[in-house]
Amino acid sequence: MKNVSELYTRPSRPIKILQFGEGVFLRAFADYAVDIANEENNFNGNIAVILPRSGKTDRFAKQNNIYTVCLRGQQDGQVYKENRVITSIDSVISARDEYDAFMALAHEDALEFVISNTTDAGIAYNEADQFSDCPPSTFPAKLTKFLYERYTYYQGDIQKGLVMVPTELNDDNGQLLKSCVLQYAALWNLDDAFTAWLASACRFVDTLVDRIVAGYPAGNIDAIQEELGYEDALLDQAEPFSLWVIGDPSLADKFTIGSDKFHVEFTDNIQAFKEQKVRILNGAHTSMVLGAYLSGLDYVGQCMADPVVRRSLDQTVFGEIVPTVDLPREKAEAFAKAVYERFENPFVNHALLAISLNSISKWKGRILPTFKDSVAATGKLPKWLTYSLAALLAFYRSTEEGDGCLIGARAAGNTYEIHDDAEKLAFIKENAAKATAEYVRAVMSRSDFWGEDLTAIAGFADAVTAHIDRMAEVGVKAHIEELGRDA
Ligand SMILES: NC(=O)c1ccc[n+]([C@@H]2O[C@H](COP(=O)([O-])OP(=O)(O)OC[C@H]3O[C@@H](n4cnc5c(N)ncnc54)[C@H](O)[C@@H]3O)[C@@H](O)[C@H]2O)c1
Ligand SMILES: O=P(O)(O)OC[C@@H](O)[C@@H](O)[C@H](O)[C@H](O)CO
Repeated sequence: MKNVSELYTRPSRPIKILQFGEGVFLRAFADYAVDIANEENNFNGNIAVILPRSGKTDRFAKQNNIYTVCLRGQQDGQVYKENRVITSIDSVISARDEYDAFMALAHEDALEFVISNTTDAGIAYNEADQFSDCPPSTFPAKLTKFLYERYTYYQGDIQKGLVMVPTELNDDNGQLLKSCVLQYAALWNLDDAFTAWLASACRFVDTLVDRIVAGYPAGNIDAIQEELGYEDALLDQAEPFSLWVIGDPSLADKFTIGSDKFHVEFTDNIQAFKEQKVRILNGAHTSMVLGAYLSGLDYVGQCMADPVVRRSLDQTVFGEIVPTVDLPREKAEAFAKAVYERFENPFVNHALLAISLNSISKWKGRILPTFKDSVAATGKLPKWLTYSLAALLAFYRSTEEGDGCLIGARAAGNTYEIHDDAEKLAFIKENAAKATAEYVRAVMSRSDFWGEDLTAIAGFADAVTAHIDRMAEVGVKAHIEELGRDA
């Protein structure tokens, strides 16, 4: 069978977008949108992708940066299938191994936008980063060096500023990225004229993204390749639903990437979209997947079909999350029901382990605000959201180290990888063998993990400890079952 790159060619276009991150999400979301815009909206711009961390570019080079996005799901009651070969990625460059090529992109005349997705942990500031590092460690530090190179090369030309359009799910992602860049500019004593150029020539826009991307369909790749008639090692599977909310209406004329196939909303009220999506959709994921995985399930679709896990999700979403969302109840419930249909998508297997990546920052960003609103409104700990932290701490509890991760073990018999920031995993490992109450208190009291000391919330640490003990005693599934019964 031929490779996709033997059947399709990549048109040459000016590089208009620099993209930090080569992950499955950006490739099935932003790059898919740009590809359509090139075809339908005369966007006329290609993308240069930067690997923000270690990693190899070979798998992209082997395919001339060409790959397929396969959308599968239900739309308007019908089965929807779309295969799009993406030919808009000009180059894939490792910031670490090809630093000079990365910096040379700052001289590209047509460059206008910087897109990123480096996970919720990626927009970070590390004061150990030096200007002389090539490259410095974090994504914002790399971006600062890139912007400085462009500012210097074009001698502060106001026309050569860039628009930063980050897609990480952090609150106010654009403003967060801007504050990190300004911190680096101050740390490195970069000239005031550069900071003035950042303010006048560049823009940092807040955005919110929504599309479930499962990535490479390892389980049924043979059938898909058979259907397509070619091989594709970069194939990326996702749902048809798409929404990119961009918090700057004035960008609509410049960033022309919306179409019937890809929905873009320019607004100056991003918060309403954000709270609903992050609390309900991402909150449902983060509260459900770790316990469901420990109870023996592997995919979101299986959770939806399992009566015990499904009941727990119903009670979590409709009983504890929806009441905290600042929207009329019917609207929030309608959104939650639509999310359920997306979770039930029979064509896309969304792996629980894929969602488990960096769960500590996810729990902090996607559950803790809901948890606190619920405590404030009801005067008691919400049962399921409390349990969700216990499930997280049980899932993470391991003293065994793997390659850049910890290794957990499931009652079902297999081991699994636990991925999070290295310092968080090191702390977990150090404390995992302690008695449950001690382990729980040690982790929950780390304000730098959660933004506050969670043991200061009355009764919370004891309740989490009790959940973990009960899971160990009767099994995770039986514990979810009994919790659901005494609703
Ligand atoms: N997959 C989805 O359904 C989906 C949907 C919406 C949003 N997202 C967002 O996309 C992010 C990435 O998800 P994905 O599915 O593409 O995963 P992925 O593992 O395929 O890609 C992760 C990307 O983030 C980079 N990265 C990870 N940690 C980093 C760090 N500390 N600093 C810099 N770069 C870092 C990796 O190099 C890689 O480019 C998620 O955190 C989420 O915010 C994903
Ligand atoms: O992508 P992550 O790892 O940040 O979070 C996992 C999921 O909750 C997330 O990918 C959702 O599927 C997505 O946010 C839907 O738009």
